[in-house]
Amino acid sequence: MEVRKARVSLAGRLILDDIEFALRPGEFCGLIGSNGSGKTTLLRTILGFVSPESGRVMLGGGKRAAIGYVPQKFALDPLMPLRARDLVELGLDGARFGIPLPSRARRAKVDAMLQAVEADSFADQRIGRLSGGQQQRVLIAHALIRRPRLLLLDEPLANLDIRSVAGIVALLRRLSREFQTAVLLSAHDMNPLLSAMDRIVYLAHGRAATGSTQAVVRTEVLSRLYGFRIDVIRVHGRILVVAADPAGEALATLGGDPASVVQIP
Ligand SMILES: Nc1ncnc2c1ncn2[C@@H]1O[C@H](COP(=O)(O)OP(=O)(O)OP(=O)(O)O)[C@@H](O)[C@H]1O
Repeated sequence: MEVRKARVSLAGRLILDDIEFALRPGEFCGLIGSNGSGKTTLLRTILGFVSPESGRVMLGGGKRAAIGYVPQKFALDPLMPLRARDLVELGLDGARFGIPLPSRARRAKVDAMLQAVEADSFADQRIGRLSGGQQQRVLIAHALIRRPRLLLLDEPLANLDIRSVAGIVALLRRLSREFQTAVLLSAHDMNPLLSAMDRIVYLAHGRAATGSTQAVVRTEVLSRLYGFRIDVIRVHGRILVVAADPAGEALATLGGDPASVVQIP
């Protein structure tokens, strides 16, 4: 997948400009940015729900059907009579028309996918009754069952406890390699992804800095991206991105919210 010089406006407002990066099969990429930085808009552009006003998104094989998508968290009603395995099976049908697979073959595919995401022990429970981490596993299985070449996930780690976060990141890291699926995962905190990311796309001010974490998450690079002085501080294996002068005028251009550029554990 390749995003080339994409420029995206919504309702006449420029949201993303000059975004450029590529993902190869099996690569794990973090799409990092504070709230409102345009992560969802970029994912929706890749999916084809939003058209860039200039630039383009190129997909290997040219097929949007080859993209798996886990949307931002939505509430699943505990009373909804849908089991985890039913949701995974629904992923089989996607854009497929014509004669469905025989039921035994469907069942085998669903079982294999549930196993791959380690969800077999709760496969027959209602989806709305599962924990956040378990639901994410099921949504990932739903998105991966047709073996897409690219998997997009919008803030899949939000509202999960630390152990579930680590489990989901490790799972996605493993599956991206096993299935040779490129993974693009959006998050406002890069820290849980540091050991997994091959590449980072860091969004701020509608622009992106991309490359390895080492190359991108540096004081000079992020200061240039934000347009004012940013300090990147590494402490206890974590990275904090801090506005050097939170009271500075430059922050007004970011929406005036110092918290939006400070990543606190
Ligand atoms: N349909 C729309 N029309 C106009 N502006 C929009 C629309 N959708 C989003 N925006 C604006 O675009 C900007 C980027 O939003 P987006 O949802 O892509 O950010 P995000 O990084 O995913 O943030 P969050 O983590 O809060 O969802 C925001 O300022 C938002 O208000």
